[in-house]
Amino acid sequence: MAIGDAGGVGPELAAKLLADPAMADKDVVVVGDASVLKMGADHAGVTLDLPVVSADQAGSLPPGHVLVDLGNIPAGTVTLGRSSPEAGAASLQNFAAVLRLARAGIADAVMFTPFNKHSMRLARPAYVDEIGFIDRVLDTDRSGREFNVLEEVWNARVTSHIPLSEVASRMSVERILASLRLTHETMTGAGKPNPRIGVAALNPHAGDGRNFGTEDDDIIAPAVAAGVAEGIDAKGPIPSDTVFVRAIRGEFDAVLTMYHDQGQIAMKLMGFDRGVTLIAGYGFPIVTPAHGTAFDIAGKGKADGGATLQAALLGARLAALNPARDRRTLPADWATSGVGGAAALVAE
Ligand SMILES: NC(=O)C1=CN([C@@H]2O[C@H](COP(=O)(O)OP(=O)(O)OC[C@H]3O[C@@H](n4cnc5c(N)ncnc54)[C@H](O)[C@@H]3O)[C@@H](O)[C@H]2O)C=CC1
Ligand SMILES: NCC(=O)COP(=O)(O)O
Repeated sequence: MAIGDAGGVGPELAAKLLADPAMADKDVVVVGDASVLKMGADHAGVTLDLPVVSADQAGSLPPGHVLVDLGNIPAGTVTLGRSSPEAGAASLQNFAAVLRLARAGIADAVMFTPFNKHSMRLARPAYVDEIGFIDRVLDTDRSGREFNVLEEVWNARVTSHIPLSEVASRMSVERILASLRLTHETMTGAGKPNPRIGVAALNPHAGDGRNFGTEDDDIIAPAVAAGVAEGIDAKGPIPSDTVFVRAIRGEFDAVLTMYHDQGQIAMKLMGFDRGVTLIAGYGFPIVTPAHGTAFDIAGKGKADGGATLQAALLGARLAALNPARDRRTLPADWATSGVGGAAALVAE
């Protein structure tokens, strides 16, 4: 688990999670600054007692909970409730390190408490969100996709962190078909085989006979037909004001939306305190609560830990389906390939 943005609720949520009895039997490698985790524990009102190892310590990690202290953002320098390049750089270092633990087969799943994308961008202007950074750290061009997960329904999206004004121009049959395939594969791999996917329309009333836009007829409908021809159980375009209603009535296991908030609003209304974001496509699950850094309540001990716990449990459940090979032994070149390499990536 990477500790999220030090100025937000991430440290508090990480501490709360570690103190949760539901995590007592889980092996958790926490990566971040020890003083920030202590600050989070103080905010959360919990006491943590876990072994601390330094970043360049090769060898075996103890079972249970352990903190890898990167010493990258002393708590005394943190301004709560504000984005900063320092917090962004530390977040990216923490994230790169846990990604490399997973790539090395040491961790089965990756989790992070909320990052702040503005902080991250202040530190690394090249990346607008986590996806490009994951590709860089893992040397892939997989461009994984984000899912929002509630037990009763999953939400995948065709476009994500882009301006709303660009959504229509970024839609294509190929892109929607790729999202359908990844939704089908990811949910099947997660123990929900052959998911029934409702595909949201872009325009009001799915265009209403081309009255309100042509994308539903010209792009979404052919993409759904192509998915169905491949054996994917997809239906749409379905007017987006009712597609989630139909899902929670039991018609769909997942909804594919065209843009970020088309799904997020529905999902957060249904389960703000238990929503999980799953980033799929990298061979191991990457999970985080669906809510963000909550700068307005950072440091106040008010952050609800429900979504963070659900993220951890989902990560553990998915990881159990595909366990890592070489658990808990750091690679010999960890100092340079692991955290050292991660720090260099952030500085480059
Ligand atoms: N898991 C992650 O890494 C996520 C990161 N973000 C990032 O977080 C930053 C802030 O995003 P916003 O849109 O402002 O959303 P936000 O989720 O941080 O805050 C929205 C509202 O929800 C409340 N809230 C959030 N989490 C809460 C919790 N655990 N308990 C009680 N109340 C909570 C906040 O106090 C605020 O009023 C952005 O940089 C965004 O990119 C957003 C979503 C997920
Ligand atoms: N990429 C994780 C994350 O930030 C999830 O939140 P969202 O911005 O996609 O809503």
